[in-house]
Amino acid sequence: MDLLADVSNQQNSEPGSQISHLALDIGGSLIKLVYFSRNNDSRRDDDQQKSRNESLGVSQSDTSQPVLEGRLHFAKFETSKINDCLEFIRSKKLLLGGFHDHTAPSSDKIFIKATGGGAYKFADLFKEKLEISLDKEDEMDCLVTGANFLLKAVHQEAFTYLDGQKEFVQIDHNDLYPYLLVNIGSGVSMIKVDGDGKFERVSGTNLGGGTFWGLGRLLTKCKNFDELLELSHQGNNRVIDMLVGDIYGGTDYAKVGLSATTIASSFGKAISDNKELEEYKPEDISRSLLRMISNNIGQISYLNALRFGLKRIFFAGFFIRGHAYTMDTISVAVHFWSKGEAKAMFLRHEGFLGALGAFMSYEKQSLDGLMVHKIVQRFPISVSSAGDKIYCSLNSDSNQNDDSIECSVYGT
Ligand SMILES: Nc1ncnc2c1ncn2[C@@H]1O[C@H](COP(=O)(O)OP(=O)(O)OP(=O)(O)O)[C@@H](O)[C@H]1O
Ligand SMILES: CC(C)(CO)[C@@H](O)C(=O)NCCC(=O)O
Repeated sequence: MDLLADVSNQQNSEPGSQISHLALDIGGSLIKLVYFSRNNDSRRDDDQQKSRNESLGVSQSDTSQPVLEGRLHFAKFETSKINDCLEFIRSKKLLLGGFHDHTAPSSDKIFIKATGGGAYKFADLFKEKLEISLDKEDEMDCLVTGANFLLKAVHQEAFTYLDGQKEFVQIDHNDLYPYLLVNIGSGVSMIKVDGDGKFERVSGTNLGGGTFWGLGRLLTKCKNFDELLELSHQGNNRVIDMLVGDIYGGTDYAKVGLSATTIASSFGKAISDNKELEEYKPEDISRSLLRMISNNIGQISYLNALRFGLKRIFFAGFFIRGHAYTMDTISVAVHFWSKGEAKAMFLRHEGFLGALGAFMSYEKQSLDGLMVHKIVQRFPISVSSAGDKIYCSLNSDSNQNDDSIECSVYGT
């Protein structure tokens, strides 16, 4: 199979770059895109690269092959606005990132890698509107591949978040497994990861990001997810939630380890008040809802970690959106239930695991004439210590649409 970019030498809409390896993750709420754009004339010969790497302090064993330079791009769209996504693909000429499958009956067909339920649901739409076929990759496989890639290859990808403090976690590549991956999308998947391609989906819950957004929309009339999230900043959940102290007359129930401020019953105060329904403020509702969903996921995750003796839990999925209160609630839940034994960690490219996994499944094919050996960050801090095939630097916020990171691709 060839990448289309290998055989066509066309330019995309950004001058000076060529698109390759477009991959999609089409979920219940959001469509995520990842693609690589090669800088023109970025291909370096060994001598050029050697002297450049020496100046960067990169180990020679990692850099003895030819190199391409470019950017890994990230973008997302609401699944309900799939036509905007199709238009984005068309206008940016991203189909150059597809490939021809010469083994298929009609070898002029273009394929792009896709994962998530929408790869099945929308296959006909892609064929009809863009004349391309989706080459489907398993969703859990892609999530795990994406997580392992980010954890091993991207500098400062994982971090803890507690009491407003963000701390980056140094990942020891020789001591990464096993871990629990909790992907909070519309629904939640909990996956025990034991190695590259070695995993089991051990649990899940239907109370996920879709529940927060769906219930939030019904209860607050917010027009979009960001508005609902923003609203939660200003809210006070204690107006809506029934606390242990509300039941125990302001005191802790210390005998069983419950402080007066622990939520005894999410939304429980709404039944015991004499307030009119209109008196409940949307910001307080949003905050209670966010707390309820995050707390529940944190608790179920911990119970699954306990089930398998896992100490590390990585939380991903676009529900999190790098949101302080969400991460704090999840961290507190894990800390509380594990009595400090287990640790909640978050990923900076939280929503792109599946799309990155689908992107990585192109690896067996060539990238602009090179058989991909590995991709590294262009201005690496510690390239030689990593043991995987693809490495990248992170220099931006993955929540912005059309965000990108700089990479070098090593070929054989
Ligand atoms: N702009 C947005 N619009 C809608 N939901 C958003 C947005 N940003 C974040 N979210 C949250 O992210 C969730 C979707 O996350 P994600 O993209 O990881 O999952 P998905 O792939 O759509 O879902 P699934 O894997 O269950 O099919 C939504 O349910 C919502 O809670
Ligand atoms: C159905 C999927 C896997 C689709 O991404 C996801 O939404 C999910 O894990 N939902 C939770 C299903 C459950 O285990 O109850």
